Amino acid sequence: MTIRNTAVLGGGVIGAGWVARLIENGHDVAVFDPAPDAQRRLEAALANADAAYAKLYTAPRRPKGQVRMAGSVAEACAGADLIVEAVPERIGIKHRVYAEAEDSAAPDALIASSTSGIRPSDLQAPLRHPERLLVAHPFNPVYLLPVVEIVGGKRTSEEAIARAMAFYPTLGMKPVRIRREIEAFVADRLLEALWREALWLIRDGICTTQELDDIVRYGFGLRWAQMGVFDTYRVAGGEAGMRHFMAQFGPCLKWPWTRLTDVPEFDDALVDLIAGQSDAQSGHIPIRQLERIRDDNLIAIQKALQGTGWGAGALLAEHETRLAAEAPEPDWTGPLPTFAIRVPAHWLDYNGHMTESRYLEAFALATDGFMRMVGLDAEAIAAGHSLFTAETHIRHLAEVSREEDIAVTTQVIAAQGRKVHLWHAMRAGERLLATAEHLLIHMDLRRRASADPPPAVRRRIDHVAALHARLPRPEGIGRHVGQPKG
Ligand SMILES: NC(=O)C1=CN([C@@H]2O[C@H](COP(=O)(O)OP(=O)(O)OC[C@H]3O[C@@H](n4cnc5c(N)ncnc54)[C@H](O)[C@@H]3O)[C@@H](O)[C@H]2O)C=CC1
Ligand SMILES: C[N+](C)(C)CC(=O)CC(=O)[O-]
Repeated sequence: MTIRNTAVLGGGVIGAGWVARLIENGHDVAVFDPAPDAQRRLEAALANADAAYAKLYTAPRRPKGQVRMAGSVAEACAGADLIVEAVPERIGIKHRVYAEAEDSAAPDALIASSTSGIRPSDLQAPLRHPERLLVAHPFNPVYLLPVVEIVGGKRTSEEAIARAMAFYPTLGMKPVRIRREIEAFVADRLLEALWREALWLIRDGICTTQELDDIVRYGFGLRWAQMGVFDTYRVAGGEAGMRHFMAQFGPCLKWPWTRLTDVPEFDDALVDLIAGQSDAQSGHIPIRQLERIRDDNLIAIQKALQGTGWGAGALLAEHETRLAAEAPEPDWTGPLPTFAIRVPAHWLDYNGHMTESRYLEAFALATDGFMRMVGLDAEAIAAGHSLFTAETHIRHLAEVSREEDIAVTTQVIAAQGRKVHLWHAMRAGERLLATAEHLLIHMDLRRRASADPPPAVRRRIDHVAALHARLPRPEGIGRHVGQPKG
């Protein structure tokens, strides 16, 4: 059964993240949260998520789904194909919302709990249809971090697991099925081990919260973001790899390096110590702003990894390819909408505006958009057909600032034989910011030589070139550097 309508129960940190990811991918969502300020918090979180997606995706985004605030759990769940539970981490509250959900939901609607560590067998115990409940444990911010741990309980059906495993990739996520249910699954076991050790280090005055965070973010956090634990240690073993690493560091496990199973006394003194240091570290930055800083950094990291085709970046590339393939046919008669983005933080320079290399990146991505439209998509490139750029002329006409929504349209000036002459115009609303004139040559990637485009691509290029021949010639075409304005 396809998942279309969804319900999210609990609109807090995690529920709001789910709502953002669902509507971004075209699903309608009914949200129930009894808190009086729930809608305000949800809207603030959705605004941050929307800003993040506008910077993350350069492929055309899906038409957004609708959000509706429901008056009760039962009302939210009526007609839902997927019920996302994100209520507080208390089994009693979770059981109460499931009972109410089952009163109105179809018996085969999936129930996906966001629990951080409660076993799905315990969650599904009182359900009338326990086979449809599983854990889909996400990570904060749900709208940007792709991984989701999928955990079935004793009574979860394989069909429910299979539906979940098929569904989350459509949201751009990476579901990882946990082979056997245990409390806290995989990630929170790892995170808690680190957190417990961190609490000891602060309590014992070995370092402050700031120093500990610096050690993570200037060091092994960067390794983890792209290689995880085991590939990192494989490389750390040098040419001899993992066996050498284990031989060298295995014995240290018996040395008193960690206090892992010990828990520090979680008293007021410890809370005051940690909270005080944390306030000194970041108390001057409001939480929503800290969230935006975190999001900008997560976007920059994932975009960098997209460039290397690795890990979360490879997944992002895959999702963007899917989004591009779904994009509706453009109106071929006018300049084509080939690229749009909200200018992300990592596109700025020391002058406080978009740096020059990003103009070329935006125009290059617009060329990619044009290529997809005429059939030179990922499949055609894999078959050896592509365009190479032979010449480029960019004009920078106005400043482009951070968070500005920019869009590029593309006009075909000429297309003869193996050559395609394009004119890109970058605008913010009606304001013209920059133009680019490109000459591209169709190539056979296997021979690394120019070649005629395949017939289907030829037909599309000729069709659009004929339509665009009726458009006025853009102002500024054919200019050379230093030419007086006129
Ligand atoms: N915050 C985090 O870092 C992560 C949390 N989780 C899990 O997600 C779940 C939700 O956690 P958060 O979003 O962090 O908590 P939260 O406290 O931010 O949000 C919980 C929301 O549930 C609402 N709520 C309370 N009773 C309700 C009811 N009967 N029906 C509907 N809504 C109700 C509250 O008003 C609140 O808005 C928990 O199971 C948690 O373990 C999972 C991954 C990460
Ligand atoms: C702290 N936490 C247990 C709620 C964390 C998670 O469950 C995952 C995350 O986002 O770190």
